[in-house]
Amino acid sequence: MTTKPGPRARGATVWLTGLPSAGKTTIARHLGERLEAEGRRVEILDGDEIRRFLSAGLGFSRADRNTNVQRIGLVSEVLARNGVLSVVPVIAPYADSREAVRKRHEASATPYVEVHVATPVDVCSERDVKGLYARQAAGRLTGLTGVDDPYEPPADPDLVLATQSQTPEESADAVYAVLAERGLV
Ligand SMILES: Nc1ncnc2c1ncn2[C@@H]1O[C@H](COP(=O)(O)OS(=O)(=O)O)[C@@H](OP(=O)(O)O)[C@H]1O
Ligand SMILES: Nc1ncnc2c1ncn2[C@@H]1O[C@H](COP(=O)(O)OP(=O)(O)O)[C@@H](O)[C@H]1O
Repeated sequence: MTTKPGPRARGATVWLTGLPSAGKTTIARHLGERLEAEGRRVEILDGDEIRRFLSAGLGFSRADRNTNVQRIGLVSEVLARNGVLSVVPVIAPYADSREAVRKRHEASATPYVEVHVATPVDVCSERDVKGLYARQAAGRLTGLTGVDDPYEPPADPDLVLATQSQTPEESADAVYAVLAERGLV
């Protein structure tokens, strides 16, 4: 039997940061399905979809990535403050912009969970879900995060996932366990 949360169920932002093909989207989907099955309100703020609408026109310069991350951080904080579990599979390569998002959440006492999907770049490049690593290697793409563009790993994340030695279900369960420890599920 699943118990429906009361009207005062606490929301949270779960930010999954990591390289392209690290597993962010896959983990977000598994986690989202589990939380929805338990009756929680869940939103997955998918980076690609956001870039088609809310961040249309932005590229991958440092400034544009920061703008993108701040916009997503704002939307996620509003959702989370209103009881939604907001799951954010977005690269967010720069420590200062992730820190600004964390501060935005702290300012409203809204729970914020930072997960580093720490898949090594050679594994990501083998997975190459969208063919970006191959395009970069062929000289048809520059500025690929983790290859010829920076990725600043989180200094003090709430969780680090080594997805190269886990199934997606195991990774999602590890995130769920952090939410449970914090009393958010
Ligand atoms: N140059 C370059 N570097 C990184 N990623 C690239 C690039 N060009 C396109 N893409 C695709 O765009 C997705 C990343 O968008 P994000 O909004 O998550 O990135 S960021 O936080 O603004 O850096 C990212 O999605 P994921 O693969 O799901 O991470 C890529 O598919
Ligand atoms: N433990 C794991 N967690 C997440 N994805 C995994 C894991 N193990 C293997 N994978 C695979 O890695 C790929 C990750 O792709 P995706 O989730 O789209 O990455 P990202 O959103 O970070 O770009 C998928 O094909 C997925 O099945």
